[in-house]
Amino acid sequence: MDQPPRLIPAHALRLELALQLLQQAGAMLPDAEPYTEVWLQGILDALCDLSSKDALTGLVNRRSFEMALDRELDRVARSGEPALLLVLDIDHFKAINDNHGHAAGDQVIRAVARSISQMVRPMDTVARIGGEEFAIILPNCPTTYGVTVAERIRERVASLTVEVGQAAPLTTTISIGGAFAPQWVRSSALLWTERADRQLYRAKAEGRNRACLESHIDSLVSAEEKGMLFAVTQQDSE
Ligand SMILES: Nc1nc2c(ncn2[C@@H]2O[C@H](COP(=O)(O)OP(=O)(O)OP(=O)(O)O)[C@@H](O)[C@H]2O)c(=O)[nH]1
Repeated sequence: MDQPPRLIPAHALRLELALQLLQQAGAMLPDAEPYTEVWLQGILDALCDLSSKDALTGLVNRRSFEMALDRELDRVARSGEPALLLVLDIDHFKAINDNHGHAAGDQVIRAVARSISQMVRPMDTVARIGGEEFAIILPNCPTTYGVTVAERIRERVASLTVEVGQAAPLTTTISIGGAFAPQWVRSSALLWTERADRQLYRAKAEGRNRACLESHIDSLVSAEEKGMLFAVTQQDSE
């Protein structure tokens, strides 16, 4: 017969390193009696936050973003709801660092992150996926709405002013690439990201401070994605 799981007293947990990490990260520690249930839950929540959020902006980090992308692809394949992926990159960001210093660059990244977050719905996932690169997953986003939302974000960032020390406030722009997940098709995170990246590349090449979205979604289902659909159908019928 199976033995019941052996429960250990909370004090037996070795949490020194975890607490040290949270303190170094400036995380809020739970305001409760140490080793009580509430306190332990607070520590676990804080550790989850630390491993899923970007330290500079507080946005979702790359690892969490990739998990969210997989979840969304799964949902789109099952429900057929349209989902949009936007990738956003600050234009000529190197010049901001070079002319105003790395700390000013960091302030610009934080301000852009805040602006982007203010322009989307709570159900959307906003992530920092690289130095000056962000991504947004917009579930259940009507295809006719894609350009509108991308343009709204682009305009908001273009109107932003960032105070950095004594110098005149900085302004900046972003380029945006976007692609809808192919509906009813089991695509891969890599293919979806590559599509959005291609549009970002186009936005940069066409002069920056613009949003380019993939058009004709259905016709752009790649041979690889069709193959994936076929594989799923075959599996299901076995
Ligand atoms: N301040 C700051 N700079 C960063 C960070 N991460 C990356 N960078 C810098 O971001 C710059 C990115 O420059 P590039 O990739 O050349 O792109 P860009 O100058 O934005 O040019 P385009 O994207 O082509 O418009 C590099 O100078 C990196 O050192 C960060 O966390 N903070």
